[in-house]
Amino acid sequence: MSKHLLELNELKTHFQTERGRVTAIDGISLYVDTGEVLAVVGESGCGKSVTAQSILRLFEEGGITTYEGEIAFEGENLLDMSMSKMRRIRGNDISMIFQDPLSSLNPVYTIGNQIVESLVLHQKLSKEKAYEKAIEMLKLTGIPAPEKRVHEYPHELSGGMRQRVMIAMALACQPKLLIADEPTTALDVTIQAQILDLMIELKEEFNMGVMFITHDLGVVAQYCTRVVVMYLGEVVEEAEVTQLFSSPQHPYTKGLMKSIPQLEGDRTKKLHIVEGTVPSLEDVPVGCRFAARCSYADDKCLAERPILESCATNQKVRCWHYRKITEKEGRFNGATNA
Ligand SMILES: Nc1ncnc2c1ncn2[C@@H]1O[C@H](COP(=O)(O)OP(=O)(O)OP(=O)(O)O)[C@@H](O)[C@H]1O
Repeated sequence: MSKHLLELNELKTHFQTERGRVTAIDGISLYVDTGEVLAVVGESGCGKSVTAQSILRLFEEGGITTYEGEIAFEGENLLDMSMSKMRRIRGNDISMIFQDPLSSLNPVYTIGNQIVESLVLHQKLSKEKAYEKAIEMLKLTGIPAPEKRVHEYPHELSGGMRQRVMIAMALACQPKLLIADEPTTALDVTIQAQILDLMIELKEEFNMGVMFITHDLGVVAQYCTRVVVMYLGEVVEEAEVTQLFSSPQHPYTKGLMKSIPQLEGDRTKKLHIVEGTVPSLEDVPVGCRFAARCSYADDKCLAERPILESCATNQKVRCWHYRKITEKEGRFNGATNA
């Protein structure tokens, strides 16, 4: 039995499309422990959201979407669970917050009603008790005058307040795992920091595990414990956050790190960019998926898919030549203006 709160083992998610079957998630293994914040990073389209939604089995199943592998939550494989049991897990044991709260909140119900509905459904509270709890949750997420706000509709709130409501809803049933899919991307920077601080504070209070999907490596450095780097449906590197920033091993991770703006050094030089784009799911390379964008790629990289191997304690990398590359490039010095 898994000792982790959540453990994905070789998870695959296939979609049947008009142009045939594509594999958006191709053998992902990762874990989240209680009390930690796992960051999942990678460029747009690499499969972060599909991973998150697969955990909750949010895709329509039967022919259109098929899963393989294992999603162990507290040791039970969610892929073997009946849909009715899965519905009880969603919102109750595992909650999710999305980027755009407006598309997740129902515009015709007050925010109070929406939190109450989830509490009545999952926690079997009476309506009266659920209202009290809804107000308590809104207060906990820093919403001023919660007794008044509880009667308001989503469009009456600012973006930051709506995201606080989403957090209140997500945490009302005290889940063990929170999946946050770019929860602050749509907010301005000061509000982003408030929401992230709030999430971390509540993680401590409720003793949850958090899976945090983000593009923002600054956020990873500040708020996360471990990190998984994804590229075209697979994990290319996994490490503790401090390791990833001091000693990234995969050429893709190194590229991401170098593209973080630095205040020191010559600021007139151009910022590093990872040249090229992520290949399409209909055209997945047989060998290393990053090879077309990697200056170190050779025939082996084009022909054979690298395995995810351990390169240090708590660090794994999927690259045939990581040792050679790191030796050649020397110690990583953070973002350069290369
Ligand atoms: N229902 C679906 N049917 C077919 N393909 C899909 C479906 N949902 C997602 N995909 C494809 O799966 C791949 C991964 O998408 P995903 O949304 O997980 O990327 P992401 O890393 O979250 O990107 P972003 O940061 O832009 O949200 C993309 O190529 C996307 O087009």
